[in-house]
Amino acid sequence: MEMGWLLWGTAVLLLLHVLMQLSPTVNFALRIGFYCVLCLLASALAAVACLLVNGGRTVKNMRIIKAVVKTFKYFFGLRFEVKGLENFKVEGPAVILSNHQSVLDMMGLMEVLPDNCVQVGKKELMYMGSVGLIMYLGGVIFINRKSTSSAKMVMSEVAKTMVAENVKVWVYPEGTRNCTGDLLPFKKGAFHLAVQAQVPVIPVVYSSFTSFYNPKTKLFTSGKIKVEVLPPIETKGLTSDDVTDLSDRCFSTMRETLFRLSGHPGEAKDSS
Ligand SMILES: CCCCCC/C=C\CCCCCCCCCC(=O)SCCNC(=O)CCNC(=O)[C@H](O)C(C)(C)COP(=O)(O)OP(=O)(O)OC[C@H]1O[C@@H](n2cnc3c(N)ncnc32)[C@H](O)[C@@H]1OP(=O)(O)O
Ligand SMILES: CCCCCCCC/C=C\CCCCCCCC(=O)OC[C@@H](O)COP(=O)(O)O
Repeated sequence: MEMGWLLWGTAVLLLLHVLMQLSPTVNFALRIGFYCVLCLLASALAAVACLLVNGGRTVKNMRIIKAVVKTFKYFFGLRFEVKGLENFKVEGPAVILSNHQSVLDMMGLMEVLPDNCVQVGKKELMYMGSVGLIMYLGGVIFINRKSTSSAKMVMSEVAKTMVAENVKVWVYPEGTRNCTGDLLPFKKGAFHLAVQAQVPVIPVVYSSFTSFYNPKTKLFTSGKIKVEVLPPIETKGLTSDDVTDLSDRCFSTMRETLFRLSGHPGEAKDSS
């Protein structure tokens, strides 16, 4: 009986392997499917650990989540080359900004995440079963992107609590995923947050995924991601009138860095 199951299991695995070699669509769907299953299962296990160790919703749970997610890269043959981690060592709270290319970004996020740091996410993520639960337990700040006024209200509350509780906040200023090798125009929320809290902004740039991941062409292979944490930009003394300048400055610095790390979209890339 057991022998039968073993044979069937081996046959199914072999079939999947052949299909993955023959069809990029199958390869892509299976790898992304595996990523989702991994996230759902790991979140369920990590949620139990978080509840046992820390008892409920707290940024301390991010340490547990980080330890778990940092192992995911080995399943997908991804390597990270990180520079500038010393730039996270600012005293007190800060707003961290980074480019957002894919759901795979959770691996890059956890690769460099400093202590006491929560992320801003769209509220729909809360309903992704165990993944939503682990985000809630980690202290993720959920916003309603469809209602500017409610998102602004949540962010101005965060401006107060991040200073009082000495927490860093990670925001994806493009406001949505974008895997084109370029940046989308930045939304203003992260910069209002930094100015209201009078805390520095720390930009983080991930090289383009396009050489190994492209949902349009169903490409998903192994690859290397370069990450650079840039020097903090102070906001002390700035007011809401300076938000546009601050946003423009961060946008150009991050775009220059993105192109330096992975070339302009469409150009042949440096494979070093
Ligand atoms: C263990 C295994 C686990 C495995 C899986 C789990 C892995 C890890 C778990 C933890 C990790 C979780 C990570 C979650 C990541 C989630 C990623 C996302 O969801 S990205 C999407 C959500 N995030 C964002 O959208 C942030 C960026 N967006 C903004 O900041 C926006 O500005 C806004 C959402 C606040 C508002 O957007 P919008 O309505 O489009 O309005 P704007 O055009 O930006 O602004 C309109 C005007 O309002 C002014 N403004 C904006 N904010 C403010 C403010 N706070 N105060 C005052 N005024 C504000 C702005 O300046 C505009 O006015 P203008 O006159 O035009 O300047
Ligand atoms: C009981 C419900 C079951 C639901 C099953 C859900 C299956 C999916 C499970 C795991 C997927 C892993 C997701 C990791 C978190 C990714 C966060 C993320 O990258 O969100 C995207 C968001 O930033 C921007 O969204 P849009 O680009 O605007 O869209």
